Amino acid sequence: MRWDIFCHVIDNYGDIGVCWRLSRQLAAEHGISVRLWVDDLASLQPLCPAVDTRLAVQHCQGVELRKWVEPWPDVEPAEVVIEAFGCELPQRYVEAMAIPRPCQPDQCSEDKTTKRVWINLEYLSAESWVEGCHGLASPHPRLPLTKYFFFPGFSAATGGLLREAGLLAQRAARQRQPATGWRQLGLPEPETGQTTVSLFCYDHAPISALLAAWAAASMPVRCLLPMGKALAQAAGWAGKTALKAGDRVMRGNLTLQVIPFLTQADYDHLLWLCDCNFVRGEDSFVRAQWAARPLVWQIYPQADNAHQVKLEAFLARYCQGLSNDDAAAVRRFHGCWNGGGRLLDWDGFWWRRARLQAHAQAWATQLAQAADLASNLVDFCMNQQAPDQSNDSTMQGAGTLGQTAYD
Ligand SMILES: Cc1cn([C@H]2C[C@H](O)[C@@H](COP(=O)(O)OP(=O)(O)O[C@H]3O[C@@H](C)[C@H](O)[C@@H](O)[C@H]3O)O2)c(=O)[nH]c1=O
Repeated sequence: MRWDIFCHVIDNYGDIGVCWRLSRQLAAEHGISVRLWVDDLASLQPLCPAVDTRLAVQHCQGVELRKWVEPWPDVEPAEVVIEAFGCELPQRYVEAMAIPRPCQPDQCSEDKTTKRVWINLEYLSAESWVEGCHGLASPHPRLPLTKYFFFPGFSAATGGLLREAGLLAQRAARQRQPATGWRQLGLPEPETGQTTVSLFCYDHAPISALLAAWAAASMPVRCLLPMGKALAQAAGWAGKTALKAGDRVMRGNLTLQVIPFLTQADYDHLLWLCDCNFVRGEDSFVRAQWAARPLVWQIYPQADNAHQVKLEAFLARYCQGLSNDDAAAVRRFHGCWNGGGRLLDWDGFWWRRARLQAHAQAWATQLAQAADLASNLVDFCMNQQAPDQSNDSTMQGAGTLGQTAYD
């Protein structure tokens, strides 16, 4: 089985972060031959330093990496085509997708051709409307093609979350042996009584206010800050012109340690080891949930404050099971961190750490009851390809979106 995944990098690392993780998992766990087409290989390199940005074709961790170039070359489309986050596929590729493929013995339909499956992998949202839209079909206005909308999400009625097989067991093992983990990351173990936090955020976050709150905290805090845009504000707060990996700043009860940008795997390990993780966007946000440690999410900002609704939808799910008081503290802290304008009350948040920790653990366990996104995606695509299913029958349950998706 061959799949093509297309990734147009809008900004930052989330688009490629999700595509790269999904590609690797499909190859490693589902035996799929994946070609990942990326229009900006440089954005992948920090996550996977083995990537050579000069190469048009290369193989990395079981995935065939391709530069998405224009003009688009002649390429035989794969059986399954994923456009990530609504990126527009090359027109010539779409035309080629419409040409019937000779069938495999087990996939033959009556006309001796098999269908290509075209998926638009959407952004993650905890909002309830996602359940109604997951799996919707949209027929192409001109070509004999149908595009399906696949929504990641937090309930069984959605496409689920990316989670590799054995992830929770690996995490639990590492958390039982933290000393080994810290050594492998090249970082010292925390001192007794010190809270270690990782801080990955956008540069518009109130970073100075957070660092000041930690400096004035009642208990020592070690903040591990990976190289990135947040450094400028942190340097300004520390009274320095710049900060680089390896730099350490001590103020009051805060030790601020700048660390390199880690590979995706090492970043996971960091999240598993920290007591609390500040994460952003989509992929680090999901990984922090699998880390089963308290998290603070900075949501990716959208026009008209649409992100506030998404943030609220997540908090409504996440806070279930917390006491009213703890839930209010979690909401307050997220509100401030996401531009709510009030003071960041770290002590008021963190004295609850034992309960927040137990909750994070229970949340991860609960989420892991659902099937993971890659498995759901494989099942979905196999169903669309099954010879006894016409488009009509597959669309009955899901409904159609009409042709607006191509506008
Ligand atoms: C800090 C760090 C992150 N990472 C990885 C983890 C993730 O795969 C990736 C970061 O991606 P995210 O957490 O999603 O945050 P992000 O903000 O980088 O990404 C995005 O957010 C989306 C919602 C937007 O739509 C995207 O356009 C994009 O902005 O970087 C490392 O591999 N090493 C590191 O040291």
